[in-house]
Amino acid sequence: MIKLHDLEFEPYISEEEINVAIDKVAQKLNEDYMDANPIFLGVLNGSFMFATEVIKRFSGDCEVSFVKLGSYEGTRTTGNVKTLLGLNQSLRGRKVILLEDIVDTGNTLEEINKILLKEEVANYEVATLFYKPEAYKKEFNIKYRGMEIPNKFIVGYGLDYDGLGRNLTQVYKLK
Ligand SMILES: O=P(O)(O)OC[C@H]1O[C@H](OP(=O)(O)OP(=O)(O)O)[C@H](O)[C@@H]1O
Ligand code: HPA
Repeated sequence: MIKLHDLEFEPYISEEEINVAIDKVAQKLNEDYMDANPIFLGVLNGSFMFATEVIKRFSGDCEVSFVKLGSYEGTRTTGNVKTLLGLNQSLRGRKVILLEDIVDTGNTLEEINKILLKEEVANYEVATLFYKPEAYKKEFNIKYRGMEIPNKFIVGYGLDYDGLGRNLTQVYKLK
């Protein structure tokens, strides 16, 4: 058990399970994008560990870029997704793979959809390490899913509770 700020968390998903999930996603991305020179677009802060591991496993040519969006306070979304750092390069005509640590309500994804629609990308797909099907309320298809999890608040492997827990190499759930 660990304590972050005022809350206790218990071990939930091991490093081994996370690595299996990342291997699965990376293998599919290699199959689908090997000769496509895609741009991996990571969503900061949470995706930094997942993005690193996926990109390390990709064998074709690719480019890497990041945006930074935020909407969570404590264990809940405010519903107000703020773009804290936007795109710094044109994605026009490119094949984009969005890298997320987690798709929960889908609010963040909806905001990124708006950004990418304006960019006139050739196409884009989402690759996420964790996906909460019970919480996801949006239409956009999430093609690459590492692991489906119940609607519980988790920390570790990039995910935080009010800034803490991102450095944990396994995932914990709220006790
Ligand atoms: O599907 P949603 O309900 O929108 O949740 C998913 C988003 O929430 C987290 O980001 P957060 O806003 O906490 O910012 P952070 O990545 O800096 O922690 C996570 O990294 C996703 O981007
Ligand atoms: O379960 C979660 N944990 C941490 N951050 C999050 N952002 C969306 N869902 C989560």
